[in-house]
Amino acid sequence: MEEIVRRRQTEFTAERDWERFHKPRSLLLALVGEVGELAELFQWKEEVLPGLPGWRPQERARVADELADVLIYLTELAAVCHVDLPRAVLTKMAQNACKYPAEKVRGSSKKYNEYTEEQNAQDPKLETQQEVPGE
Ligand SMILES: Nc1ccn([C@H]2C[C@H](O)[C@@H](COP(=O)(O)OP(=O)(O)OP(=O)(O)O)O2)c(=O)n1
Repeated sequence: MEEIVRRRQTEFTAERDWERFHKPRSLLLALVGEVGELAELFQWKEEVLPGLPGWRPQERARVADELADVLIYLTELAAVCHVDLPRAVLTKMAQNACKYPAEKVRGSSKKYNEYTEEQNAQDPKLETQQEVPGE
């Protein structure tokens, strides 16, 4: 999927002689702009449930459209930054799994450092031990 998007977008950019515009900073701003357009579709609504129940087909199509724009710019931004995006994503997901062990965090939405703080409060010795390597 990433490869198809990256290739097609590279062609799209080259055919228009747009490489000079598609530099990292501009692509980042374009990406943020599209995230903003996506956010605009959700703003001022009450909590939105999965599947977007009650949304009109036109609104759903806009969501798909904006998500596509976000993915296109994200993919091209990674490419011009020479980041292997699929590899970076898999590495990050492995790190996430270590940081949030399922047996420890199941059913809770706390951030990982809140668990550490809680652990330190229960056992102050842990805090002292963790401060030593930074000396
Ligand atoms: N210089 C550009 C302009 C457009 N696109 C591509 C990537 C996006 O998928 C889409 C963005 O097009 P627009 O800037 O026209 O933005 P929208 O499609 O969101 O249109 P609008 O702003 O009217 O909602 O087109 C691109 O790669 N480089």
